[in-house]
Amino acid sequence: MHIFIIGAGAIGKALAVLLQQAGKAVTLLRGSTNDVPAHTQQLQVTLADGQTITAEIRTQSLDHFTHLNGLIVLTSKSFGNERLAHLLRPKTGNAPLVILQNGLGVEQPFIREHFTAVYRCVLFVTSQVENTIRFKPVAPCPIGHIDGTPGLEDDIAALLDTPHFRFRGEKNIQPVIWKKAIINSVFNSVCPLLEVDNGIFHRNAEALNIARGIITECLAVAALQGVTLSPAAIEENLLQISRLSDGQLISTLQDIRRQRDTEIDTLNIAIARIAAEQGAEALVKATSLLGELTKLKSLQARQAI
Ligand SMILES: NC(=O)C1=CN([C@@H]2O[C@H](COP(=O)(O)OP(=O)(O)OC[C@H]3O[C@@H](n4cnc5c(N)ncnc54)[C@H](OP(=O)(O)O)[C@@H]3O)[C@@H](O)[C@H]2O)C=CC1
Ligand SMILES: CC(C)(CO)C(=O)C(=O)O
Repeated sequence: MHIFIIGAGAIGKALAVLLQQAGKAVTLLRGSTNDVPAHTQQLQVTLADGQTITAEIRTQSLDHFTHLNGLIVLTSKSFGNERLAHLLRPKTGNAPLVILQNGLGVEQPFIREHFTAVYRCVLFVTSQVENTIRFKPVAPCPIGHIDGTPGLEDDIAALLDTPHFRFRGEKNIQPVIWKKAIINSVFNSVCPLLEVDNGIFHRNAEALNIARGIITECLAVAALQGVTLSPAAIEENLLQISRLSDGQLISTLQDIRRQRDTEIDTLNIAIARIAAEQGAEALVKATSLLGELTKLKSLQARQAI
């Protein structure tokens, strides 16, 4: 099955290179811009051990296609989802869609547009575009069913799985989505506000204490949604990511520095919204404040305030 990756960023490029190296048929599609003619770009992924993998990746903008027959993999930033769902729906037919993005509720635009099979993947990797694409896996990335045709998670995971970018089917994806959203609510607010790299939580006890406070708040909201998670497991995963991505900057900080929109609306702000809908806004005061400050910092960088 052909794999169409939409979103030629840090994750999309790394995935395209590693899939092609494993002999899979891949096209990288630009979704946020039109009129990019079909061309081949040489991309290089550098792994943690210094090994580099180079591949010639076929790239084109989405508007050149009337029909996408294959697996659709979304690796764009989630704030473009509303527009992309609308643009993609007439082109995708019954093709399954798997969303490789952080955040809560990012699948909603695709459910509203009645995509035939909607799956989500929770990313436990880090990837950063410099001269080369610096890619580090943390753990195999679970893929689970969200809406439409069920039971495809193992097939999708097998199609995407390669030795360096691992995927696995997951029957119960919601707790994993919440776990990662809570971890991101820590990284994507604290690191940009302190202007510091992801390693801060394993290096600094006070920063870890702030993380613990956010985890406790967010877990209370998850519990209201029927999702029960262990605070110790989340803290352990947060520290594992912090150690493995020491020196790397979280996407929200990179986005702020590049004067781009951020995904904070689907993290702290989404959790605060869910709490408010349950009349429980008092549970998430710190999470909400950190989210609002991050949003203001992003607006300030773009000189919008
Ligand atoms: N990088 C990482 O280490 C990790 C990233 N993630 C998540 O993976 C997803 C992809 O992240 P990443 O690859 O880092 O993102 P990038 O910032 O590298 O951008 C990915 C793509 O998003 C699209 N995009 C960017 N700005 C806009 C905009 N204003 N409007 C519409 N589309 C836009 C572009 O797509 P196009 O090429 O189609 O024009 C771009 O290539 C995100 O949800 C992120 O949170 C999760 C874990 C780790
Ligand atoms: C928390 C982290 C680093 C884990 O992969 C991430 O999700 C990101 O860079 O956006």
